[in-house]
Amino acid sequence: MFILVNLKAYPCDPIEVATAARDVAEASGARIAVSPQAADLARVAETGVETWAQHVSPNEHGSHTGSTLAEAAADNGAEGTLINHSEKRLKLADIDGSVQAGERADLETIVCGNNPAQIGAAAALGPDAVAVEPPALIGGDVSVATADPGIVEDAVAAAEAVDDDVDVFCGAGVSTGEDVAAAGDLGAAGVLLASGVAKADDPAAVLEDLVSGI
Ligand SMILES: O=C(CO)COP(=O)(O)O
Repeated sequence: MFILVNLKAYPCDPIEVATAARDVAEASGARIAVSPQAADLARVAETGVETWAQHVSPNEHGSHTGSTLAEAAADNGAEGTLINHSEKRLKLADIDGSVQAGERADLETIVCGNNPAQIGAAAALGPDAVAVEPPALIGGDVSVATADPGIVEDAVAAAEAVDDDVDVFCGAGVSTGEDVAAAGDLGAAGVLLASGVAKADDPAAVLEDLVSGI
């Protein structure tokens, strides 16, 4: 199980979380990545933790003020990128363009969707993985795997029907090792989470608990 911690725009210290994630990953052998604000990619990557962008733009080099170029994310240490997070929704053509931009820059790609139908559509665009995150459960304290196990199973089936090379992740409300284990039991290859770590008083303790569920 891959554990991807999305720091969103939470007011946490990205270096404290990155350092804790690196240490817990090294001690446990678990795969843990941290996805900070674009402006923090380089200093998070310098800690040695696997670092992901929260978004990349669909465009290439050129006159695109305000874009997050996939190449720039990669040059600053990103190894992968989220695309179409529920809080950063894109048009279909732009999701496709961002997947291609990620591939061009050698970034691993995870396309997010709200429900199994979107997950099937996302899988058809050929990312490395897709992630189902029901918006109503994001930021809550009940894990998607407990609140709506069927949505995870249906997302796994939807992706598999399109392309069984595309891994399926789930997220929303994940904060414990039990949540990680439940997600794995439903067929997820990993979890996306944010508030459980970014808002924690002791992010290292939460990360240690999370890997206990792998
Ligand atoms: O959106 C999420 C991860 O990308 C999930 O957020 P929470 O873990 O805060 O529910």
